Amino acid sequence: MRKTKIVATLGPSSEEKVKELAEYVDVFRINFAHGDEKSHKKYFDLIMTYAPESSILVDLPGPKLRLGELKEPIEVKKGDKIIFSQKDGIPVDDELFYSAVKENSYILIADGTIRVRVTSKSKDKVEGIVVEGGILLSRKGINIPNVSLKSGITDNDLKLLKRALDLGADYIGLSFVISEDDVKKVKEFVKDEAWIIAKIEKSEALKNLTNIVKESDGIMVARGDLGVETGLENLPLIQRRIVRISRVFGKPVILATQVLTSMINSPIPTRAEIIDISNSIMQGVDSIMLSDETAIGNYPVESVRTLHNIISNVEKSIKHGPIGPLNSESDAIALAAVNASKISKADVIVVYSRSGNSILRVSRLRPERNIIGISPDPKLSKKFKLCYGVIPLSISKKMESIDEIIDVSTKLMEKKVKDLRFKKIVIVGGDPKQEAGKTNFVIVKTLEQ
Ligand SMILES: Nc1ncnc2c1ncn2[C@@H]1O[C@H](COP(=O)(O)OP(=O)(O)O)[C@@H](O)[C@H]1O
Ligand SMILES: C=C(OP(=O)(O)O)C(=O)O
Repeated sequence: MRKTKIVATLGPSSEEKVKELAEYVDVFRINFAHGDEKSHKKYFDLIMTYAPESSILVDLPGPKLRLGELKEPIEVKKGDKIIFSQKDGIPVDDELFYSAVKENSYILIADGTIRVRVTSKSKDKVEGIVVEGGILLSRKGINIPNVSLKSGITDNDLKLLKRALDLGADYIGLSFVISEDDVKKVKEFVKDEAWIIAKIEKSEALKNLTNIVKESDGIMVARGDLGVETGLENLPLIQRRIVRISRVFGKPVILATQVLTSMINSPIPTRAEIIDISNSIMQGVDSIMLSDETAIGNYPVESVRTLHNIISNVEKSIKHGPIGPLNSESDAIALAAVNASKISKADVIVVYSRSGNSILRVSRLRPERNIIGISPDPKLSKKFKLCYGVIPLSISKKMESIDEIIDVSTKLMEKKVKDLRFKKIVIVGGDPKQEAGKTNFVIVKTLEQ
């Protein structure tokens, strides 16, 4: 079974296709920078109805400047004169925009694909000339190079965060995180209800990367804004560093943005896209995310199917080495489980975990076998949809002893799991009689057929 997971953004072009997408999608993403209370609820209902096994990532907008609502898309061409104004132009409803731009500064729209040079400005109007054209859509993002955003979570984010938790989000994507404090503040509010995914898209975040990774439950390589912020030519090495540090700390890492951009308008991807995806898989990302491709593209189902096919094919031939440091007894047992699964030719690694730590610890080693992640907490169980190789399975009863874990796991694996049948399994986990979070037993079992 495919081990690198697929995240797909739900939007106007996919809202009617959740059932078809669900065949390939592990995690649906709803970007709360768009839509309203009614459409957010509608998207949750659609996912819960047509893709009940998927989990849901809600992205909070953060302090990003964006265009306002446009009645219809506006095409702008190189050399066109353009006016930004709430009253009589392209709307931008943020004072920072009007105060921050200067004559001759550049305004970048939609992750820098559209560029405007400013020719004049006043306190509520900015005029410019289009340098790089494109199609303006409602609420597309705006970057102004060298202008810092306010940092941290905004009042609007807090309102949207509450809505996301009420609706049952499994993960919260935090935009424009700068330091671990941004994550801590939101954690106080979210508690254990959802995992916090820090989106790395600011240069400042790269300076505090290790601390952000330690504090977060997961990381997103948000290549859109990150590319504008750091310079596109720096992205390859920055991506590699973010993925490596996330893996070192065993935090799931999502690769995002311009993954299959050509498939917004074409049913076939480019060679370069296929190779970029393959390289990311080889770096060991947990998940790959589609944005415009599924939200507003013309081929949402083809895009997820293409991503599924590329991943499935590449995974046949690559082997990941474990990543260090491996310096605890828990790491030793997790590695023993992975080695045992290889040497004994077991079909699968079954991990029982109360806190989830053992599941993350085994997933971090990127074993060749799939991991059946068993947890007695259904809400926690869903979160592992994002993690490399993990097939989450929730059980209703907390295990009391290692013997009970072995017995229950064996019985569960003697039946079919997601159409898979197993002959031999490795069982690994933590002793329920000791504190949660440790990995301290491993056993190989041959199953009765
Ligand atoms: N919930 C939604 N409602 C309407 N349009 C959406 C929604 N989510 C995404 N989109 C559209 O899909 C595009 C790509 O989605 P995404 O990458 O999440 O957004 P952005 O890059 O604007 O932060 C958005 O710019 C927007 O045009
Ligand atoms: C994922 C990104 O953020 P957004 O939510 O703006 O799509 C990005 O910038 O790459």
